[in-house]
Amino acid sequence: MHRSLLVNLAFTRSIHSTISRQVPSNVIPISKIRNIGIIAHIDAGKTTTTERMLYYSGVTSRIGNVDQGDTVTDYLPQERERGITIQSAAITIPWNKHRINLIDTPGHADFTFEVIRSLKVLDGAVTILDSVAGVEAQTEKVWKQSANIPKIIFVNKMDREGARFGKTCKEIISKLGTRILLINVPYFKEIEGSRERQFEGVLDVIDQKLLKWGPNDSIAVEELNDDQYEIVSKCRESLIETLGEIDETVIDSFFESEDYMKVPSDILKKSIKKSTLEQFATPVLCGASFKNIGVQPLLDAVTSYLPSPLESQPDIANTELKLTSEGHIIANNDKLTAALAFKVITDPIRGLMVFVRVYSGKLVSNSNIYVNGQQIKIGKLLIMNADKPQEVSELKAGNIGVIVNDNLKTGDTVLAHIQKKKLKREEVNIVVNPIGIPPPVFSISIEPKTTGDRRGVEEGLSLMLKEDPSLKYVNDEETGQLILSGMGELHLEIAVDRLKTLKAKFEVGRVMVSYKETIVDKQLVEKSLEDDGISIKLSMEPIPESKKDLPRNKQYFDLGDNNMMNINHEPHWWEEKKLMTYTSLINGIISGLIGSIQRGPVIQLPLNSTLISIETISIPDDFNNVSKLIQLIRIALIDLLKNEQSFNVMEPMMKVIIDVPPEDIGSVIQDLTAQRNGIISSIDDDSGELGVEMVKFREISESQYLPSEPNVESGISINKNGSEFKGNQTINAIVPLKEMIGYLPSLRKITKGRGNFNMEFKGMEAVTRDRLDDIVKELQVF
Ligand SMILES: Nc1nc2c(ncn2[C@@H]2O[C@H](COP(=O)(O)OP(=O)(O)OP(=O)(O)O)[C@@H](O)[C@H]2O)c(=O)[nH]1
Repeated sequence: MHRSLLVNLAFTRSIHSTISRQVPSNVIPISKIRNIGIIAHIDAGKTTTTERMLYYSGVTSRIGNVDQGDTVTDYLPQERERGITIQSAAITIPWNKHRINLIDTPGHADFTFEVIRSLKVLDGAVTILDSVAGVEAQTEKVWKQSANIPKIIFVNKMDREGARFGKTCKEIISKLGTRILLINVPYFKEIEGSRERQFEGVLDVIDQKLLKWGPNDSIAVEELNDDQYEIVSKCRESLIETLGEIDETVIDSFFESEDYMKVPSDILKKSIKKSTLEQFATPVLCGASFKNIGVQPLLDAVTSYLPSPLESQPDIANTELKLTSEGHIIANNDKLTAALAFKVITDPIRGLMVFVRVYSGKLVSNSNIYVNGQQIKIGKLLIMNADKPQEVSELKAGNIGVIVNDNLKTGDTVLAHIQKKKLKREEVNIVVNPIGIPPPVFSISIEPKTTGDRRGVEEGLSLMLKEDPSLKYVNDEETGQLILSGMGELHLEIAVDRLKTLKAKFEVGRVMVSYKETIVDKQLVEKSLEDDGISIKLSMEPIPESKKDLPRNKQYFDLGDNNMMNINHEPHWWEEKKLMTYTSLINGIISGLIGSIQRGPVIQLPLNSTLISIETISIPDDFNNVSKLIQLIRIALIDLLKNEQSFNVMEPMMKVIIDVPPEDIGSVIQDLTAQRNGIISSIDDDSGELGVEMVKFREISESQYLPSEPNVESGISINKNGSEFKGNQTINAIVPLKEMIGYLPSLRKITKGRGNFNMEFKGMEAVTRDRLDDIVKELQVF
């Protein structure tokens, strides 16, 4: 007999949201805040899941749809047109008396920087997988990047043909290298007269119930039948055995009855949280967001198993902040408010909206803050509900919110005194979680239509750089061109669209790979200005592959593009001369050098991966003309750059991962090797078998119970018509970036729309003579 309890979710939704709205946002205790991200491969269903979360929490009154372009989180017009996420939206979801600050991050590799930036401020994450594709390349990458934060996994799209929960779980263990904790497992309804079974709900392993989703937001909570009891019992056995490895409470509780089904849910929940926070194992849930199945248990899992800011250990290396034994983040100096600006977006009405994570103290509206050593006054503070802001008077430690101010940019550390006093000189220089920016590898020329348009274009570009520091632009004085560089074709395409919306009028050149020049062997030059009695000795050499191999006892200054500078003189040598501070001297030299390394001797491209050393500076005792000295350094460098034979051209190489149906694998490889100068590193069969490198997890996977899969016979997925459903195979290759321009349409053509690829920057590589000739020809047309 089934006891069926119909719960109307519209009702549940309104309870959750009423509770949360009655509590003013800043009154929600920090223990009930969850700063989490959603990360996954492109198209796994992040935006679709987020939309359901917003709906079920009562934030929205209807469900937005990616395919119809009316979602809340993808609110840029470009996102809605393309059905993809570009900017990480920060939204606040009330759930179960908690506040979930959620960052929806883009899955496309061109926007990796957005992901890295968001990860810095998160305490936990939900990883969404497509149950047909399993663990995809971008997920593996982001999983590694987010190694320091606890995560839960949602196996989405369980309604699709070829969905494989068990196989996906195996891949979680083998590819992501984690133990799994099954929180719920899929339930399939039989269809009369068909071998196929339809996904309808989940078996709740913790509370031992069957949850079935029906029409009109209804959910039926049923008791388990004998078969389901058997499945849940096995899942509990595996869960309790895994948890028992690090938690004796669970084992003790089991021995009281020696029955896996009798271990109380609250003991299990506590233990799952402990295991998750220690990253000993990862809770796994399943559902089909598009069909509105499984999202509420996911929200419950976020509040139950992911950490509050008090329980998290965010990446605070290289900062003046520290963790207390209870896990609180505080400034070494307890009077300090410290926050990180992790994202800047432009709002047509409010101006620049700067998203910050507050680490210690609190930010107060209409008060003074310090940014890059400067004191600035801020106005309003906001928290976000998708693109709808709510004004608050203060933002306490642990929170994510918005400062409305034009003077901040992404990556800035925001500091203040808790009692609004002035900060001391040494406190002003504290830096929180600096974000490393990867090198942009694609460029386009931007040509303003008239001289009058140039200013508008330049202003637009500067604004965009504040929002997105992974874009870069160079003003080429000789050609008068503005060169905009970014992480990929899509990144630049979106940037150009954005520039157009800023009312700038311009023409765009075609997409170009960012080639660079570098020095091959060390060169030395000596120069002097006899009338002034000053002389200098300067050298340039290739930078070691790892910056860790640079001689230790020197101080290095960054010139951008993997170029560095050092000066052999100690600060006190200069300070004694009392002409200007050592920092100003260094800044003067750096800006002179940066200007001079934008054109190499081979084909006038910017230099990359060089180390410039100012070996000696000799000046008379009565010397007082610092600008002459900086000018001399520049002259010396320009002289050194005349030596063309010592330089070569470099091109960006990419690690490419391509998912293709097995029948197209030959043609894709042929195209990569014969047409695109690619080198194949490996071909992985996507069968879900464990990889050799993951042997250490084999034991875990074998003891892990995985429910049997419907629509699968003898380990093979079966289509509706009973024939074999074949998954994709993965090709790993190294390919010059140039050959990857416009690759997607070509891949889609070869694979009849079923192939997909992902690539990431591997490094710059020196080119051969033949390749150099091609590049020269290519640049002539540009
Ligand atoms: N069948 C099925 N389709 C789904 C499900 N969830 C999402 N989709 C579809 O999958 C496609 C991608 O969904 P999105 O939510 O845009 O995926 P995303 O991960 O946000 O993608 P990016 O923003 O581009 O990274 C859309 O066509 C969705 O309708 C699901 O549970 N079942």
